[in-house]
Amino acid sequence: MDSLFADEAFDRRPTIVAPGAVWVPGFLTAEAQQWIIARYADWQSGPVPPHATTIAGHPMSVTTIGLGWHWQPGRYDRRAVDVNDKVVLPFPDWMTRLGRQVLESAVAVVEDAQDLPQGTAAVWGFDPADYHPDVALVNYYDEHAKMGMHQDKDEFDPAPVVSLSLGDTCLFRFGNTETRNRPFEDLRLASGDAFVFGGPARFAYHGVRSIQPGTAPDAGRLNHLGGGRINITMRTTGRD
Ligand SMILES: O=C(O)CCC(=O)C(=O)O
Ligand SMILES: [Fe+2]
Repeated sequence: MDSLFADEAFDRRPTIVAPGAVWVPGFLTAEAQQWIIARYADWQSGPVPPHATTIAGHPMSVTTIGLGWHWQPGRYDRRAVDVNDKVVLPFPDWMTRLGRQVLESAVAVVEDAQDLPQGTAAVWGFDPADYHPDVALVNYYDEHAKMGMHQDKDEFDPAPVVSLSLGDTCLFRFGNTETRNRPFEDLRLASGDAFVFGGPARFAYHGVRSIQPGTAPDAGRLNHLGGGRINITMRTTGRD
């Protein structure tokens, strides 16, 4: 029973996980979660299907859809050159607005923090009005999928990454910019949670340790996929 109580008591207040990294639990309403999950069903039907990206000769356990750009390690292309050579879907305007709203929430969290000087959010590059993401990597995790510790470093523009989670909860690890190892923080990203990493955390190692099957709330259940988790990360490639 102890562990059950510990789970229930798990702290889900907005948290500065590391300098530059802000977790905003419950950012998306139930309606917004359902609406974005329905958009995922649209994206799945193409032109480029969800695919497992190959890294160092091995397929990832997640499948990915790129909006705006198609990602492979070390490169972004407009066409899915390693899948079917089709041009990817555009980056949606609504996602830019959503990304800005997440940044506004993150700025408020930083401004509320007692131990941080005024202007910290700006120093971290959290500038909602000037946020222009041009790619979203939309990952689907089945109950067995994971993502090893890595840096998001294929973008030339240091703007923050905004991450949104839908579906089942995952155990997420957010570390440091130097190594894949300690110090790191483990947290549970649940359906509707937002997470921002920019400034001093922009190139921190991070990964997904596990998916917790059957943990999605009703509004976040990925029924048409038989469960699992979707993660969307918006980035600014700095490419043209
Ligand atoms: O699924 C997540 O929460 C993280 C995804 C991620 O790190 C990535 O797509 O680079
Ligand atoms: Fe990442």
